[in-house]
This record gives sequence, C-alpha cells and structure tokens, in this order.
Amino acid sequence: MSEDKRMKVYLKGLKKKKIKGIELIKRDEKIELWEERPNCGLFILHYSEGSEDDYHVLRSHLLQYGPLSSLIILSGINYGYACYESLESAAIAYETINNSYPILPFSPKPHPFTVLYTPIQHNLQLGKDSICYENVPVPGLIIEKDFISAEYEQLLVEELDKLPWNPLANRRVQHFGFDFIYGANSINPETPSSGFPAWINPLLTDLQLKFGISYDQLTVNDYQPGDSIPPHIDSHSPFEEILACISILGPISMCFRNTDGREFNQFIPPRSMLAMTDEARYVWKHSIQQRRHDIVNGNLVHRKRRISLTFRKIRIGPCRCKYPEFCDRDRYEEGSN
Ligand SMILES: O=C(O)CCC(=O)C(=O)O
Ligand SMILES: [Fe+2]
Repeated sequence: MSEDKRMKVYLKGLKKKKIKGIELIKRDEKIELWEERPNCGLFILHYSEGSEDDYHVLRSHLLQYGPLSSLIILSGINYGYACYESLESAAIAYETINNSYPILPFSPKPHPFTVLYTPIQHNLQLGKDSICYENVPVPGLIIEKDFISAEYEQLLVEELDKLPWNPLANRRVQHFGFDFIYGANSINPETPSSGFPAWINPLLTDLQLKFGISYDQLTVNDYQPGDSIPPHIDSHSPFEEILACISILGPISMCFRNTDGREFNQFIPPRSMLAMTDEARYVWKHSIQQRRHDIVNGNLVHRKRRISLTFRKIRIGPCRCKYPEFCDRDRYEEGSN
C-alpha cells in the first residue's frame, strides 16, 4: 500500500473512532457537544486505558499548549476532560492535535488522539463520586493545613516503619497507649499496652496546646492506593469528644455521611490535622472509600501511600453527648453487661 493510501485508511479509522467516542460521551456524560466554537473546555478522546501513566503522558503533552486549570482522565474510560486557562491555548491545542495527530506513548500501545470543544465546565459524570472539597459543611469538623513540618513528617514515617505493622483486610495499623479492639470498636482501659514513644511527644504537646487534652490512645492507619476504612462513628463510650487525626504522605478524601442522606467528601492534604468535634464526632459516619484517585478543584489527584495518626482520649464515666439516639452509653452503664 502506498504511504498516501495508508494515511487515508489510518485517518478513516480515526474518524470512525471519533464518532464512536462522541456517542459514548453523549451516553455517559449526558451532554451534547458544541464542536465548532473555540472554548477553554475540551473533551479528549484518548482511547487509552486511562491509567496514571496515561494521565501523565497526556498532561505533559497538553501543557505544551498552555496552562491547564483542569484535567480529568479516569481509569478504564477512554475519554477525559481538560480545561485551559485561556481560549488561545485551547485553540492552539485543538488545531495542532486535530491537524497533526501527534502519537503519544499511551498504554497498551502508542496511538494518536483527538479533542473536541465543549462549552460546559465539566466534572466527568462517571467520576462524580470521587469529587471532593476543601471545606465541607459538616458541623464540628475542623481542618488545619500545615499542622506539622515536612521534616517531622519524614521522621514519623521512618520511626513507624521500624515497628511492626498489623495487617487488616484493607489497610495496616499500629496502636499506642491502649490496644484497640476491632469489632467492639473499643479499648480495654484496664490493660494499657504500651506508652507513647518519645518521637510522638511533639505532636502530643501541640494537641495539648490546641485542645487542652492529653491524648492517651493512638491508632495509626497505613493506606496504599485503593485501601479503605468502612463507614463508622468512633464509639462514644470509650473515647472523649475530640478526635484529632494527623495525615502524612499522600493526599486523600474522607467521606462524611449523615443518616438524613447528606454526604460530603472532605479533601485531606498531607501534614494537616483534622479534628472531629460535636456532630462530626458523634453523629456523622466517616470512611475512606476504596479508590485510587480523588478529584479536587477539577483535577485528578492520584492517591499514594497515606498514614494517619488518630489521637483519642479514654473516657472515664458515661458519655453525656447531646445525641442519645447515636450514643452507645446504655451498653456501658454500670451494672450492665
Ligand atoms: O485514616 C483516617 O484518617 C481515619 C481513621 C479512623 O477513622 C479511625 O481509625 O477510626
Ligand atoms: Fe474513625
């Protein structure tokens, strides 16, 4: 076949793929595309696996045309969405990609891709469960960024990795102060397991200053991408009100769910402190959902290893929270068993 003919066949194949891609976007994203008028927003028909590597391949290519304000490429879906900061950059990308068919090293094999203008600021419908926000309206939830330094974060990881991790179904854990009894979601106050190692002291001091609480139980969770913790409320009776959770290494989102159906994904940056007080502590369930990515401000954030340190204070006496319908105080009342 001549080179000319080969090119024609190749472009015909690409055109067919494009028509199929548009149908898919209409079906999944429920939007009609506006193909002709230049717009900052672009649907990308990348025909790849949408893996993390594919995401980075696309991102570095698209950045050649100008700064992006959004890029969402989801695993297992062969189209994505990008938004340029300027119309000019989007137009250069559109013209260059659709006229010169650059071949990118996608998985499973290198191939060209196409882009389409869209007038709609889009969060991919198929990725909407993973959209999270920097401040969600959960009463009593406090998030403080940059609570610890990068140096101390590094030290915590090194020290924790010297100690044995206990594997659970979807993550690994360590406990300090008192052992945590899974199932009962409690501790045995009669049998303190171990004290806190000295390298925890700076955190204990900071939390004491912040909340006036001397925390005495610590659960450390270690999550790899895709790991999770099921929805739960930390039992009221064994622990006092304020739970303080320090996050290190990777970013993640935590899902807060109320029994009335409200649900919010809170983005948690590394080295931040998240405190659950009042309703956030006693009423809302929290969980880390099984995912490898989160979407924040229109951008895909791939999860990495994340460690959390949850500080709790053992409660002496019954819980007297304002939420008896959510409280387990009856189970722990004196004389009951
Ligand atoms: O990993 C986290 O931030 C949450 C941990 C947690 O909810 C718990 O250990 O009870
Ligand atoms: Fe918890």
